[in-house]
Amino acid sequence: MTVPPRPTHTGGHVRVRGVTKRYGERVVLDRLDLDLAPGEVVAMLGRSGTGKSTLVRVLAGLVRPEASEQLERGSVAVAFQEPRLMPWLSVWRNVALALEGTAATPGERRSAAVDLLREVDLAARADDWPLTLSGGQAQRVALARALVRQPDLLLLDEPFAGLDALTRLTMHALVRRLQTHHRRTILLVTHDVDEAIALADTIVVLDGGRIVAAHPVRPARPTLRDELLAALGVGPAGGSGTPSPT
Ligand SMILES: Nc1ncnc2c1ncn2[C@@H]1O[C@H](COP(=O)(O)OP(=O)(O)OP(=O)(O)O)[C@@H](O)[C@H]1O
Repeated sequence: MTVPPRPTHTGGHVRVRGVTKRYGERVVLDRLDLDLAPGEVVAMLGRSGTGKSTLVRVLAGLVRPEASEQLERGSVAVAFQEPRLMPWLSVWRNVALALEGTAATPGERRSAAVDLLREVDLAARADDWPLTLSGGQAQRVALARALVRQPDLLLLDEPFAGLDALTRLTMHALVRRLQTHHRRTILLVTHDVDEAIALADTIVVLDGGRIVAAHPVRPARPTLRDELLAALGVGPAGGSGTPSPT
């Protein structure tokens, strides 16, 4: 039986049971179960092609699974690897666009957008065009746009993968800061084990269409990184910490 994602307010609780998604003969998600508690940050690791983006698309309502026993996740916003800003709209209008269809007046939309831009340190760029922004700045606008509607669930699909290492660290600090203020439930897809450890409360590993491991990040354990690398089949021998996509 397939149950479409419920748009009801769940208070940030996410409950996924028995989700199956196939592309042709290929079973990408195989009766997958996943839970996120309100305000929890869950990072999802998994080798390339294991279905992480497919799960994000299912949770976002962009892809319909063949089967699901339960799929409860309230309102959703997504930020992808590419910021996907509208080049013909100013920065603040890009953020305000997420408020289309809400009861907010044009004035309220503008002020909510500028408030969020202030939080990502881009209030001074509110009237600029997206094409004048750096990659990191554009991704900060995408984060502001994702947060402006205060979604129950924020899906981040490798949002920092295209950024240089220093900008990525700045983005991690920003996400932590935003999270102390907004306290959303977040599912973060990443290839970067260190990013997962830096940002998540819980790290899950997707393999064979299912969640095969769930590691709490706290209390901190020196062995966690090696455990994750082993779960990804990379081996605990150190290395870059980031399994190369195959
Ligand atoms: N629209 C589609 N049509 C057919 N096959 C698809 C489609 N989207 C994804 N797939 C297949 O589903 C599998 C999972 O893809 P998905 O993008 O979810 O993996 P991923 O874990 O996010 O990979 P990566 O880490 O490389 O981004 C892959 O084998 C992919 O080829």
